[in-house]
Amino acid sequence: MEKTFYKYQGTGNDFVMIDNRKEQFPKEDTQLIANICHRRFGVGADGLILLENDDATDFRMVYYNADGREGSMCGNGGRCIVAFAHFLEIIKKDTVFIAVDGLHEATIVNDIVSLKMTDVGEVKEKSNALFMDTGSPHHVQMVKELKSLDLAKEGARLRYSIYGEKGSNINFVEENAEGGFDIRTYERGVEDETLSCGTGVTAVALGMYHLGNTSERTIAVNAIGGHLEVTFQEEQGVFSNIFLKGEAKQVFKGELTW
Ligand SMILES: N[C@H](CCC[C@H](N)C(=O)O)C(=O)O
Repeated sequence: MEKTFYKYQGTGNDFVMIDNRKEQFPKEDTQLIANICHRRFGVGADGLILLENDDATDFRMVYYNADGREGSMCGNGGRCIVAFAHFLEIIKKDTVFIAVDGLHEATIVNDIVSLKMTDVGEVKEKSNALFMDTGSPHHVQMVKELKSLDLAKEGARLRYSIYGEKGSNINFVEENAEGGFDIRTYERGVEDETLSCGTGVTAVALGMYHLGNTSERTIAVNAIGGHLEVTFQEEQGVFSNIFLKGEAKQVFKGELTW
């Protein structure tokens, strides 16, 4: 069985990455994945990602949340797996790969990965928030004093009270002095705040444009763990050619000993 793992981080969203092209990883073992992701009992990560072969594209991304269950699309994980595929010499500068929400194009130059996200056809307006699916479900809510928000508490409350068992990722956003947006995200499946969430950053950028809080189609979003940029086109409420761009880095290599 493949026991070598790599650790990647994309703006502070961290992942255990495993080359599973030989398909030896015991995917059905939810507890094992949760243990690997546990920050005290395991390696520690927001999620675990398997890189697998795919007949039609360069590779397949299989993403598990830190609770061990397969997640929906992960934007930062998608950027990190592109860096991993580049490291493994599966790809050069450009790639197309398959993930749970479909095909993704991406480009990597010097640890900066630009990842094409799935089109977003609908932004739902709630009483004081927006909801949309950018590959993963996201609640987007404007707040004042983002820094002092008790995110673990507020995020968990909304995640369960509005969205029930299936849940949603919860983003809080505040405009900053530079004309960009600051974001903090509570992630479903991690059930806590993470330092960055790529599909959440994407949702915030589209949401701010939708609300008329910016007329730019290149939007800078600052997560706690770093800076990301989202570019897109919009026509009659449909967002396409959405790209999420930022750093994705390998931080270490190790060996699992289960
Ligand atoms: N961290 C991820 C989001 C993971 C989504 C996951 N928490 C779920 O709802 O299944 C990102 O960068 O987009």
